[in-house]
Amino acid sequence: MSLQTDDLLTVQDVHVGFGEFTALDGAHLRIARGGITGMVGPNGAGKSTLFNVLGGQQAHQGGRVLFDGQDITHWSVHRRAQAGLTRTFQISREMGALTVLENLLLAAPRQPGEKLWHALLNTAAARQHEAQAMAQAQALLERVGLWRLAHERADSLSGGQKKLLELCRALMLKPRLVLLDEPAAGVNPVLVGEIADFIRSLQAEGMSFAIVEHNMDMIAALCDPVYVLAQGKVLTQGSFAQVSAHAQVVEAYLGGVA
Ligand SMILES: Nc1ncnc2c1ncn2[C@@H]1O[C@H](COP(=O)(O)OP(=O)(O)OP(=O)(O)O)[C@@H](O)[C@H]1O
Repeated sequence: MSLQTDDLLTVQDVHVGFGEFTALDGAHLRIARGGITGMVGPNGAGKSTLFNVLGGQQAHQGGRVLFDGQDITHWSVHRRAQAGLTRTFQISREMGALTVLENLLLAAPRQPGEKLWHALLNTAAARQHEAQAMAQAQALLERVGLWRLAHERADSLSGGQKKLLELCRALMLKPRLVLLDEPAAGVNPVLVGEIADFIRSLQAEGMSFAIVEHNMDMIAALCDPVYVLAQGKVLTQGSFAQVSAHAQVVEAYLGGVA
């Protein structure tokens, strides 16, 4: 697979096995700069494993991952995030007990060279960093309509509000590419529309996305191209209309019933 100039991220021949079981079996794909790339496929196809590989949470046995032309295969999660590649995570039980605002402040990047003693001594630099993080968090929460809930516990939010908070946590790192893991799962249709609008407005500002999602309305509305994974491989890719017309996609989703 050749590297194209508008590729922000490429996955080349990635393999992941868990014991005897092969979760990714030579996956290849490209994520375009400035685009919203969709990833769909039946349960167990390897989508989450692929996201874990891209985010640096999952080691792989073969292949490589390039981000903006650099081989990041062996980079840590932290180094990837610093380079502008990050992903959303479900709000954990521990984070759910914190407020909405605290969730964002904890996601703020550490200052280069920041040392614990700086923070302990409450230096001017630490105070300035804190003020910047606070301003950024407030701006993000205002933008998604959650500022009025800033001091509520994160686990009191609705499913859709939690998804917006997860996305805002990722945005605190000012990423170039965000991997969105099922942004529509457990979200009512009105909020699905709001989340899609927010993603589109971030794209218009130059951000790139990859989305794993079972909600085909969201994939159809946002994503081009769409990759279809099945049994750890890319089955096909193209526009939503193209992949939906692919006979094996129908087979992969409906188990040959159609
Ligand atoms: N840590 C692990 N140990 C063993 N097997 C695993 C592990 N993680 C994933 N798997 C297996 O790898 C396969 C791919 O899982 P993965 O979660 O990537 O699929 P998915 O496409 O994201 O599915 P879903 O849509 O249900 O989330 C599954 O069969 C899963 O059981």
